[in-house]
Amino acid sequence: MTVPGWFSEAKFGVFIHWGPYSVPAWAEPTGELGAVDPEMWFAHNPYAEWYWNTSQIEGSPAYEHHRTVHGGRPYDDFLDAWQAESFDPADWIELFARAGARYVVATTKHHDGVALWDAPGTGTRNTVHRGPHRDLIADLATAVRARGLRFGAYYSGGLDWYAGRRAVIRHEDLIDDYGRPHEAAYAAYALRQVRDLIDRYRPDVLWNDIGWPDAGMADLPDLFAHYYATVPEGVVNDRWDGAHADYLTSEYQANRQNEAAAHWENCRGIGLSFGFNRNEGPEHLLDPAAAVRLLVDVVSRGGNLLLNVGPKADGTLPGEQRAVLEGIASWTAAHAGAVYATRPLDPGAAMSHDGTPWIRWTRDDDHAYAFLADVPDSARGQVLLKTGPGMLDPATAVRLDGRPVRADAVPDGIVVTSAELGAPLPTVVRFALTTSRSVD
Ligand SMILES: C[C@@H]1N[C@H](CNC(=O)c2cc3ccccc3[nH]2)[C@@H](O)[C@H](O)[C@@H]1O
Repeated sequence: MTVPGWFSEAKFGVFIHWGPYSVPAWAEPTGELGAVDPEMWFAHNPYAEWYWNTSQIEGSPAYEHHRTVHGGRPYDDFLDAWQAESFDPADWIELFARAGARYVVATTKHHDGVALWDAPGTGTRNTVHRGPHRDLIADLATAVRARGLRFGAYYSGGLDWYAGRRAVIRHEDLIDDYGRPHEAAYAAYALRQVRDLIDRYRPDVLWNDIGWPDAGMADLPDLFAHYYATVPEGVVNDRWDGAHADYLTSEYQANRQNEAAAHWENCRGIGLSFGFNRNEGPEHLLDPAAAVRLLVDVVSRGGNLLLNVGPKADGTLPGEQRAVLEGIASWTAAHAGAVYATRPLDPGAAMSHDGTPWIRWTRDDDHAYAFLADVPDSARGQVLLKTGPGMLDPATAVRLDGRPVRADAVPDGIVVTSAELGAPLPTVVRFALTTSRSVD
């Protein structure tokens, strides 16, 4: 499993889930994938992009909502109601870039089968001919690349409730693998669309979801060969039913075991959903400090964070999601050097800590970076960093935000003394790695 340097150095990407589901923008903020009882998941799905499915499960709150608020109207009415009248891709991408994102992955076709480009086989059921009346993928790819970021394409190969089997998924145990379409006609349909995405937009990341139809598995070696020939620095994720993976993925708290891989990426929403969910309040969203600590934790373990935004149907980003990205941007402005072009510090050399204080580490060739947060008042601004003996030179300690810091060697590490280490936003202290010790 290898990836081009740009991907492993990128550390942070922004995911975009935008579609007809952004019109109702309605789900129950039940909980995080991996932490919700599977018995509950489908009828109380917190993923607002699953509205088509959830709203067809009799008795579910979404079913009632769709009946009472939307009169049980056909789902495709939402495609026509989706106007994107305020969509300004350059504004989105400027915010993502300021937040430190190095790549952007956008849904080109989600499980509802609605394409955000003039996809082959879709007739007029796409955003070029209906709703926004725009090639949203071209708009986004152009804006992303104009800002110097990489552009990735999300494609739901494993589920397509329109072109594939339409089984409403009520419960995992009752449906053979989600009611996924596996037949040859759908496989040819999906293959043609992914090849079209490659040829039109040359996505830097080919981000497939759910899996790939059984009848199409034999097509994949040629598809990947075509992809890499077209995009030599392209990267393919792991959701192709085992056919291939340049890196592994986890999602919220699901499949965290994949984070032991050499190259991996955790994806999640800023809240509990990928599509915008009007029912989410501050209590359901990461705040800026939590988002920064998630990014630091992922990077300290060698991964990338793909953090999702769910735009509104009008093309604006929800204010509370903008605020989180602004918060990440202001922290990243002073601390980028400790995040990008770094790698994990040998776990044996330093003790990260999930408790109080919160401690994480990264390193580059010459320095180690200690990320400190939640230092209790009782510690009077002191933190013991249990580093390997002689690993760091305490005399070289510098706080990246310029505030004063003192570091003293003690028998089992280094004691750092500095003000305001108790904040939720991490403080970063840089140390020179002594040449006397190889730490990995
Ligand atoms: C990004 C997210 N993916 C969901 C489907 N998830 C999976 O198919 C999946 C999760 C996962 C985690 C680790 C390894 C494989 C995985 N597949 C979709 O159902 C959601 O709507 C959203 O698009």
